[in-house]
Amino acid sequence: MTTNKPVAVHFGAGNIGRGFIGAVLSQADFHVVFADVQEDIINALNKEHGYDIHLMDNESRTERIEDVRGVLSTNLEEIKKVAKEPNISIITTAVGANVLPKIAKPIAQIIKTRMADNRGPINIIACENEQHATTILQEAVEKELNEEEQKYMRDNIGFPVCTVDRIVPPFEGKSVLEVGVEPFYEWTVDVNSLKRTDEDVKIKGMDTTDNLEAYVQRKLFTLNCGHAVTAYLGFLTHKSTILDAIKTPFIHSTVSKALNESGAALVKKYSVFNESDHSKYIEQILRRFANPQLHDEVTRVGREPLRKLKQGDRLLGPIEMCRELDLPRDGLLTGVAAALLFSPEDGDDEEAKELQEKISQKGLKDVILELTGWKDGDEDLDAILKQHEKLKGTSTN
Ligand SMILES: NC(=O)C1=CN([C@@H]2O[C@H](COP(=O)(O)OP(=O)(O)OC[C@H]3O[C@@H](n4cnc5c(N)ncnc54)[C@H](O)[C@@H]3O)[C@@H](O)[C@H]2O)C=CC1
Ligand SMILES: O=P(O)(O)OC[C@H]1O[C@](O)(CO)[C@@H](O)[C@@H]1O
Repeated sequence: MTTNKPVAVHFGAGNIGRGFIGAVLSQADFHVVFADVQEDIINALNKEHGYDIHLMDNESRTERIEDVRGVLSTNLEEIKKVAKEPNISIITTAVGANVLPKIAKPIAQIIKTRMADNRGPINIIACENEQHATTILQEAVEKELNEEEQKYMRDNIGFPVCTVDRIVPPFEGKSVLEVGVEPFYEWTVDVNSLKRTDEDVKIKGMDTTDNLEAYVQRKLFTLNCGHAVTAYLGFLTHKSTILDAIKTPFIHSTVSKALNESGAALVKKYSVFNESDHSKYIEQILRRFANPQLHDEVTRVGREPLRKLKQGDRLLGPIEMCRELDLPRDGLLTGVAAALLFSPEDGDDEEAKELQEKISQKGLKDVILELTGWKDGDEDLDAILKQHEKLKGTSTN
């Protein structure tokens, strides 16, 4: 099936895929091909060719996304057929940062086919909560190509890093494709590494910046940081949703404190931000967490704590920045202490299990030293240990 419209191939037809990136591209008049591993989703996309998005705020509204189809990302023959579409100009992903290496093969297949067909430039953008997600994907794809293909890739494929912000929790609708989203969204892409394409359209809903690192860190160290601290403190105090957690005064004040600490560091580090605008940005985020229409489980937002406790990610990233700039960080350190106590009972979260196993085998202090790279005796290590002890008491109350 070919179309005269520009074509976007989007890997991951999950919450962000259908509720944000695929939807923005469709509304910007792209024909969107979703590639996923879930057959029921792919079959539904190929049957319905559209789906409803519910905007979750005080007055509920519905938008219809049209002109979409699906393909199994594991079926390389079908991927090859998609790659032959003449009007592809963008490939995006929202599969989860840990899954990126798994989609390197089908993406490499698209690049090989385009090279064989002598096609021009396109852009590939990984839309994940990870600072350098597109670069991780680029390196994984490169490994699937020979030297000649790698040269074609360097000349013709742009790999811009981006940041994506929209809260899209799982949603129970009439069809498996329906999705419930908050009205807010922000998608910002590094203009310096975008390639000019044949379909050189400005995509409505996709902003560009030449200061991407600042925006990636602003989002990860504010929205994701605050969300994670809310989730971990909510978990410890037996709250099931982010809404219930953020309504709790001690959680609201701790999250607010952590965000003001990361904010002070961001404003000091990047001249594009200023104190007054950043305060408004924090207030807006706290209001988004308190959206009464969103049913967002603390276990979803806290999922995969080891990824969230990586250096440079939403908790240790702002702490490192505060350390470098000699700024207070007590709220952020409390967030880390709470993350180290995250152990959902259903046992579905492999990383949460691994974290707790590590702590019981190696001891809490050594796990913190391993995660942070700090030396024994570090003042922040002591602060985390103290907070951990205190919070452990909270969780048993
Ligand atoms: N849900 C949210 O509010 C937000 C999520 N994000 C990020 O977006 C990414 C996706 O998150 P969600 O949409 O929430 O997750 P999700 O679990 O709803 O969607 C992920 C999708 O990827 C698919 N997938 C898994 N392996 C695949 C493969 N090999 N090939 C193709 N598709 C594959 C899954 O079947 C699923 O449909 C994550 O990196 C997340 O951190 C970013 C901003 C907001
Ligand atoms: O998707 P992750 O990285 O596991 O973290 C959950 C976070 O991502 C979001 O889904 C969207 O930014 C937030 O709801 C939350 O901060």
